[in-house]
Amino acid sequence: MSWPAGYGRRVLDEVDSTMTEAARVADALAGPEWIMARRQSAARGRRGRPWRDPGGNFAATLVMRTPGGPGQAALRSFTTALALREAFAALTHAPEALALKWPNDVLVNGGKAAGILLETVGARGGSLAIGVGVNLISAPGADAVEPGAVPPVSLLAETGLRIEPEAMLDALATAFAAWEDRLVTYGFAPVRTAWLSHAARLGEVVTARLPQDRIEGIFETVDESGAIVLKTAQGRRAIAAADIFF
Ligand SMILES: O=C(O)CCCC[C@@H]1SC[C@@H]2NC(=O)N[C@@H]21
Repeated sequence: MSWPAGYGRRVLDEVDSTMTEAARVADALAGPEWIMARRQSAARGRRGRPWRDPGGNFAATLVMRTPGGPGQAALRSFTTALALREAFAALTHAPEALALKWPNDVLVNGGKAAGILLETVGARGGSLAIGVGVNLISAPGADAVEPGAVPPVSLLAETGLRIEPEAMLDALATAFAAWEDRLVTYGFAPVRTAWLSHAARLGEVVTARLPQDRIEGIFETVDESGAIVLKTAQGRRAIAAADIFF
């Protein structure tokens, strides 16, 4: 097992949500810590959606303090997705099956195999909780997601490999630490370049769904702040937060 220096590691048999646990412990931690749970009874996804965690899949949250403001913290969407992609590639030996969907989904053969959730936690929101869920052995049915969303898939179904949660944690934590070092040392530029090199549907028409709006356009790039840039009939639009539909 390889484990990055300076990162703590805790494995729980069961918890409500590793995000909630992260919020409970954030202020008491001396350094970054990964909290993994074998089962969650109240896991949550982005935009308050529930996240199904029947056991056997991967669920963990990294709690850390991040230098810079909220905009800098949000860039961990990209480093986490890149780290997760690397962990998948190392464990499955199938890098060609992997792609990244803005802002932070990792696709396997075009299906959603993992989700990433960022929340600020701790006193005065001083820490960041990065939650990662991976469908290792099971995924919800296509009826569990909005019409038009990429279908959920599991790594087992897509690759035939049964990966243990502990192996995923080791691979992810190691890859994340390297991307975190790059981000802190060199800034967002190399992260952005690497993320774009694996982006799904770059140069193709996508739809960004916002709470009150839908914007269709060609996915041109991701800008220096991490916003997705679409070339629309009305001109270029940089969108900071949305769900993207292909
Ligand atoms: O909606 C998404 O795509 C994000 C899903 C994030 C799920 C993970 S599982 C570990 C952590 N604990 C939670 O309650 N949610 C995140």
